Amino acid sequence: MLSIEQLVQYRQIFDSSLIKREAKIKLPSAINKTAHVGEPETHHFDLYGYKNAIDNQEHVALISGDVEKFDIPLVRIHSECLTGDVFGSLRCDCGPQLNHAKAMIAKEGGIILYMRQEGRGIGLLNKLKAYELQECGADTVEANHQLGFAADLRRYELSAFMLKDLGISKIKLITNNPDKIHALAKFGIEVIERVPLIVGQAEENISYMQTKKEKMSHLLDKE
Ligand SMILES: Nc1nc2c(ncn2[C@@H]2O[C@H](COP(=O)(O)OP(=O)(O)OP(=O)(O)O)[C@@H](O)[C@H]2O)c(=O)[nH]1
Repeated sequence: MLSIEQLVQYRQIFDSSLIKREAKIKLPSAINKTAHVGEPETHHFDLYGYKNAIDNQEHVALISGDVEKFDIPLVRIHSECLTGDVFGSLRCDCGPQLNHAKAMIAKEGGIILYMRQEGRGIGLLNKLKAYELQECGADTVEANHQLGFAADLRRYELSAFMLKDLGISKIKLITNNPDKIHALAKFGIEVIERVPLIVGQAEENISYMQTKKEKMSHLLDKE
C-alpha cells in the first residue's frame, strides 16, 4: 500500500521532466562582503535560469567556478526576500546573508540557488501583511498563523532537482536552518557539512532572530 503523498514523492524524485534549464548566461557581479569598505571586486559568475511544472516560478542558480568539476560544492539555498535582498531591510537578516554567501562562493567556488519562495512561501503581499501584524505585537510565526498560513510553506524538491540537473548530489550547505538539511535528504541530496551563516543581526531584528531560534529551531549561537 502506498499513500498519495508517497506516490507524489516518488514521481518527484524520479521525474526530471518536471524541471528544465532554459537559459545560461555569464554574470559579472560586484562582490562587497563588507559593504562600507573599499571598492567592490568584480567576479564572473554563471547564471542558469529554470522553469518548472511544480510551482511555475522562475528559479535561478548562480554559479562560481566550473560546475562540471565540482565534487562536494558549497551551496546556499536562498529564499527570495524583496525587502531584505533589494531594499536592505533590517527587519530580517536576508540581505547580508545573500551578500555574504555570494562572497563565499566567489572565493571558494559553489552555487547559490535563488528560490522564488518569498516570505517563506506566503508571497510578498502576505509577508507585508504579516509585517503589519508584527507591528501590532505578533511574532513572525504568530503573524503567519493569524493570516491562516503555517509558519513556513517552503518546499525543497525544486532545489534538489536543480542540483541534480547540475550533476550534484552531495553538498556543503550554507544555512542555520536544520529543516533544509532534512528536506533535501528526502529528495536525494546529502548534506555532508553545514556551514553556518550568522550575519546581519541588528537592533531592528532582535525579536525576529529570537523567534527563529526559539520557535523555528534555527542554530544561531555563535561558537
Ligand atoms: N512570512 C514571513 N517571511 C519572512 C519574514 N521575514 C523574512 N521572511 C522570509 O523568510 C525567508 C528566509 O527565511 P529565514 O527563516 O530567514 O531563513 P532560512 O532560509 O530558513 O534559513 P537560513 O538558510 O539560515 O537563512 C525569505 O523568503 C524572507 O522573505 C516574516 O516576518 N514573515
